[in-house]
Amino acid sequence: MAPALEAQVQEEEQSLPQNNNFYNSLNDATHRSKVTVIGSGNWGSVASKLIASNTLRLASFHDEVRMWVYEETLPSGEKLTDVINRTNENVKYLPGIKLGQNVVADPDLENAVRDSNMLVFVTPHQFVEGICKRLVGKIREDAEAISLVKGMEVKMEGPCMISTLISQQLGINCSVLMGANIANEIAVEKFSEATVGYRNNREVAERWVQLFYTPYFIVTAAQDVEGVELCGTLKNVVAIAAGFLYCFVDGLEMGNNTKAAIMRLGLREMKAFSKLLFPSVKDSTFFESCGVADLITTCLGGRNRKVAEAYARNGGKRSFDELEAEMLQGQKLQGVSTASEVYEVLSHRGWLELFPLFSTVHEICSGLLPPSAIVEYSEKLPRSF
Ligand SMILES: NC(=O)C1=CN([C@@H]2O[C@H](COP(=O)(O)OP(=O)(O)OC[C@H]3O[C@@H](n4cnc5c(N)ncnc54)[C@H](O)[C@@H]3O)[C@@H](O)[C@H]2O)C=CC1
Ligand SMILES: O=C(CO)COP(=O)(O)O
Repeated sequence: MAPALEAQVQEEEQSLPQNNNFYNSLNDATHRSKVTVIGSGNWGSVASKLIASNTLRLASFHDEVRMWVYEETLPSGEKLTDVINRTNENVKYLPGIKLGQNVVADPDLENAVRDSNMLVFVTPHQFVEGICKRLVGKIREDAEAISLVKGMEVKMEGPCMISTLISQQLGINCSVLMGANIANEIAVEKFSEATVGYRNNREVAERWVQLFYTPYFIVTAAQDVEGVELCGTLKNVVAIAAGFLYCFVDGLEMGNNTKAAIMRLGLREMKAFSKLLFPSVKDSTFFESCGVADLITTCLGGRNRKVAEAYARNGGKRSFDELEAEMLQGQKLQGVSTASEVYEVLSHRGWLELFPLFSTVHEICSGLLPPSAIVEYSEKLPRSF
């Protein structure tokens, strides 16, 4: 690690809370926290690795980390869970990376959460509600949750953030962790930052920071659950726009400045949408890792951007589902469904004209407009903004 970053890490480690009552009670072995990770995809596996390195190191956590696996049979005929437990690797979603011997894969959801008081949700967002329904009455009453899930649901009553869904369904508090976190980079311990968004209990936020923080994964807390979660959710829509645009950039005398323009305009819509939905969202949140940094990394190297670029390259003739299956092999995109969910909110509230980028993305994804419409959108930029 670069010396400047190393110094920053040391400084931040020293500033981590050490001596409050919350920690004192947890340092008693009888109050050790037990952690379950609900999800074992690409990021779920990396999150388990990060957590497992800390539960071994810190006395206030049980060493073992349970990782719930949505069971599947591999081409070899073996169950994914068995292979993870035998090799200590998630050979399908994170091949080549050891998770830590204290990670135990478990295909039984109820068993995986038994006795745990720290629940880490990290599945594609479309599966969270079904998982929560199965967990009702099965978790500890004093459990705390954190969501690493980027996405939202739209209900009859309006938009519902995933952390709210978890809180409402399970009757527990739910924080969030979002950031510029391309999982494969963190898996090989490349330096990254993340933001924990919390509602009002700073001690709980610090506990989550402690669980995830490593010298190569710097976590800071922000008291703005909705702001942090909306950043992580909405940047996926901008990444789809970036993918469409990048497909045309080279042939059309557009360059890096054009790529940057789409990110800037996306950020503006992210901020405007977040504040319209939740006036409490703070400006400062957009400058945390969960904001501008996640937007940049996803537009540069994320799955949403890559698949959207392929969609545009194929002139919209191959569906997102087909490209997702071919390019991601079981991993899931969140941006296309999030664009649709955002569009539903915009139409319902009469806000479509306020969000031309978000609207155009959904109209392209749903086949109402060709991918080249993103270029026309970009050419109108000087007049629109
Ligand atoms: N991969 C990444 O770099 C990052 C992902 N995220 C977010 O984390 C969340 C989870 O993403 P990943 O761990 O990457 O997952 P992934 O994209 O690798 O998704 C595949 C996972 O979904 C599971 N699955 C498939 N069908 C299922 C079902 N019916 N019920 C439950 N699970 C099912 C699979 O078993 C697998 O574990 C997403 O919201 C994503 O946006 C956030 C930061 C980084
Ligand atoms: O959320 C991410 C990085 O923080 C990953 O984005 P993708 O799902 O587009 O790969």
